Amino acid sequence: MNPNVVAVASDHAGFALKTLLADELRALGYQVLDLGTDSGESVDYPDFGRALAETIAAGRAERGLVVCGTGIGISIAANRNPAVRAALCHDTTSARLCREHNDANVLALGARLIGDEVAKDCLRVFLGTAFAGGRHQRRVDKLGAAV
Ligand SMILES: O=C(CO)[C@H](O)[C@H](O)[C@H](O)COP(=O)(O)O
Repeated sequence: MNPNVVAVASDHAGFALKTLLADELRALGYQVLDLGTDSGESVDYPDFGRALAETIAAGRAERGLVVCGTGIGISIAANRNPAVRAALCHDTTSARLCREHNDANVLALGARLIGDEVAKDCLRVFLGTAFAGGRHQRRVDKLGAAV
């Protein structure tokens, strides 16, 4: 799996922020796999959360970003796939801790709730923080077993 590839997906409410963050990812040197949506025309977030999750499960990207209006619906959709640990974040502390403690592999953001600069900071922190392991590994393993 190429750790340099980040898959991104959104519904219409997240389209503008996803586009901004995809540009930010490219500027940071990441390869972006954009799974849509491709405009502000109304679509359904479960379709895009599922597509992102299937991309992670298939190993086409190690990490992902999902965006809808609140980040709630699309993170619920992505988390239905056991390969995904999607974390809805509104601040950089959550973005750091979801990596250190939960080994989150998908960042979820709510475009109608978060400012562009905070969103960019969350993304940078999410991608730049390693899983702490140790006691957290046991708990993450239990997440994988709890189906
Ligand atoms: O899934 C959501 C809420 O959990 C997202 O915020 C959606 O983007 C939102 O529901 C879309 O709403 P709209 O009125 O159809 O634009």
